[in-house]
Amino acid sequence: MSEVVEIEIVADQVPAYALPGDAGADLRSNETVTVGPGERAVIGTGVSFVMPEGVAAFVMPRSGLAAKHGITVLNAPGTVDSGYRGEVKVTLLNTDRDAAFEVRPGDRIAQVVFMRVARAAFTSVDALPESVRGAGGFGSTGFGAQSREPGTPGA
Ligand SMILES: O=c1ccn([C@H]2C[C@H](O)[C@@H](COP(=O)(O)OP(=O)(O)OP(=O)(O)O)O2)c(=O)[nH]1
Ligand SMILES: [Mg+2]
Repeated sequence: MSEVVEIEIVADQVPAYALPGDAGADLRSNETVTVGPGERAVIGTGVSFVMPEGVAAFVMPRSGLAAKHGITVLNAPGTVDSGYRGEVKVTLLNTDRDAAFEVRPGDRIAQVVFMRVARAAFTSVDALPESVRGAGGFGSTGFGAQSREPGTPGA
């Protein structure tokens, strides 16, 4: 079973996990909004909560809305800091070129995932230790079925 974190919440509609084993609890809109084609909207959920320190919440898109309607969370994953006491909001983007997307109160517009997060203690250094990857990135291992060592010709 997954780790359970205790969350104190103020909400008209408490986020709920649709099925056992789900990682994301669905967030519901508390407003009526029309998101036009290519437009975005910041939508309230009426939810605010307190997380234990060391835990953060991430606002994620729902795959069904993405696949069926072209709806995503613009800043996905939206980061909710443990010190945040305001209303969790969802910035939806309608990527559909033609159809407006209608949101009504109670509609499940996104999902929230809770995770333990690390905070960095930064130490400035002059050079970094070597690694196999080095500075290779952005497709350096190739795109086809055959994987290649970073930096080899044709990769
Ligand atoms: O999808 C999101 C993302 C963020 N937030 C809230 C909680 C988060 O703690 C706060 C700040 O978010 P973020 O750090 O991503 O935004 P910022 O543009 O850096 O604002 P700030 O200067 O307030 O940190 O806004 C949401 O409600 N929904
Ligand atoms: Mg910030």
